[in-house]
Amino acid sequence: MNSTATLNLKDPDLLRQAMLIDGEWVQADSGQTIEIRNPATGELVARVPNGGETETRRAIAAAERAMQGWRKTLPKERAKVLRKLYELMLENIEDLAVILTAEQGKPLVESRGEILYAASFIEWFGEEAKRVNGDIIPQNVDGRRILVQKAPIGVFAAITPWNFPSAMITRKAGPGWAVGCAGVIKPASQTPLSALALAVLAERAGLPPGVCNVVTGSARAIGGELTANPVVRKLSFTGSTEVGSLLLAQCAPTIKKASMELGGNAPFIVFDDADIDAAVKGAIAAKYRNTGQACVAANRMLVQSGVYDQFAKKLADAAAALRVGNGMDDGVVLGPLINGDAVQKVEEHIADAVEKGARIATGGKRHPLGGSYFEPTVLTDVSRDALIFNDETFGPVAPLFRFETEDEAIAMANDTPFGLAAYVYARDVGLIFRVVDNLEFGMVGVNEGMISTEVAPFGGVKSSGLGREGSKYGIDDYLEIKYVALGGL
Ligand SMILES: NC(=O)C1=CN([C@@H]2O[C@H](COP(=O)(O)OP(=O)(O)OC[C@H]3O[C@@H](n4cnc5c(N)ncnc54)[C@H](O)[C@@H]3O)[C@@H](O)[C@H]2O)C=CC1
Ligand SMILES: O=C(O)[C@H](O)CS(=O)(=O)O
Repeated sequence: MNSTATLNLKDPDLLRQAMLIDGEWVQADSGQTIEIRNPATGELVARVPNGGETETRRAIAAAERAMQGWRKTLPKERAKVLRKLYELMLENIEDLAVILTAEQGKPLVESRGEILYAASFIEWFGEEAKRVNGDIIPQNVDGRRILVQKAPIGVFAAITPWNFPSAMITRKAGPGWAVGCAGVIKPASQTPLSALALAVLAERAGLPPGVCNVVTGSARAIGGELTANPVVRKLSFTGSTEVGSLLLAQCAPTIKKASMELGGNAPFIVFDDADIDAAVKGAIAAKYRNTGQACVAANRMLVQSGVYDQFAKKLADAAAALRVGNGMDDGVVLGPLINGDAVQKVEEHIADAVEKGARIATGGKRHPLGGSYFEPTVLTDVSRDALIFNDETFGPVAPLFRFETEDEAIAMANDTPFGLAAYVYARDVGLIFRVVDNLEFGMVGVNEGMISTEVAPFGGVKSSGLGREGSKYGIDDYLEIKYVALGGL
């Protein structure tokens, strides 16, 4: 077998080629492995175990055992462990970023940003651990006290995508561990190494064996056990709506609490009174971050006719200036797409839009570097009948659609089954609030192109999902309420 590429790590022990189950680093029962290759070069980075149902069952049992002790730990003790994990993530940020870029392809500067973002959820929920307060409710009967207690929901399962392979894990495991839950993490098959490196640091931080388990391998087999096993009381999934819907159905027989962070189709609306330079800057951030591979990525640019030509020209010039290359190289802004299928979907969207009358203002084809690199692309005069209006491109393509009136913009923006993120650039306060109030989305950026943060509730409506992650709201999904009617006093 090919040798693995040597990553330049200060601490090579962070690159783990094993699963973590019950505090032991193990191989798959079958001995089989999965190759992890760098999307920029195709080089073999690592091999991880091709685990399945039996390993997952052991991991769930380990989490159940570990939780008996972890849930009884004082909140401030759990907070100390999470604080230590946060500090270890920052101390090892360079190695964690190199591992992330090697398996996912995003530029190192974005990987560092993702590690900071991932660590912020550990910091945030370590603090929230100490504030899981209950209630005492005025009694309805003399001599009775009404108490409301909150307790950890039980063993959680986290199934995460390849596009943010570190932050999507801590956004789920952070609140779970904070309230005293133990869990089983199934990272995306393409990007397991960031999860395994996090698990190494979680051990070092003092998370007891069995509280953090990471199982790699067959998504269907692992997911099948995670959703069917009655010991698992909470499933948190981030990924496509198609898979999310399947997992929800698989959870139904055991009535699991489920949070779903699913697909998006974000409108990026630019009104005539917008600051156009700010709108272009925001569009570049909202569209091309992670080479467009983000569920909150702007997928449709809706531009009012008065500023359409000016915005189109400035956006095309700014997009054309984005440097494409290997994420390990300084100055690179756009890394490769995750694989060939992703490139094919981008090409299909562009070809279909052009066939229906769109013009290519910049880009439009595979980058000369070859592989899964693609040129930053801006399309103008795109028809609402184009595939790209309805489907999430998940690539570096900005399609511009023209509108005349405020009502038309709102109707176009809402004309999608999805409702995750939306963006509005305007200066008239009355217009801004009328549009925000009428947008059917879970999150709205106003004159902001980057809105994801640990302090705010992240999540969508309609086919974009269920529940919220991060913020003071994100911890509720890992808690159960117990009402106590205390009589005989
Ligand atoms: N709402 C959000 O925050 C996010 C949504 N997404 C969405 O996910 C898609 C791209 O990410 P992908 O990883 O390709 O999504 P995906 O849905 O194919 O995979 C997500 C995770 O589910 C696992 N999975 C796939 N099939 C499964 C099955 N049958 N049983 C159990 N697990 C299974 C994968 O291994 C991965 O770990 C896009 O649609 C994007 O919009 C991605 C990231 C964030
Ligand atoms: O958008 C996504 O795919 C993830 O949720 C990443 S982020 O927007 O939370 O940074």
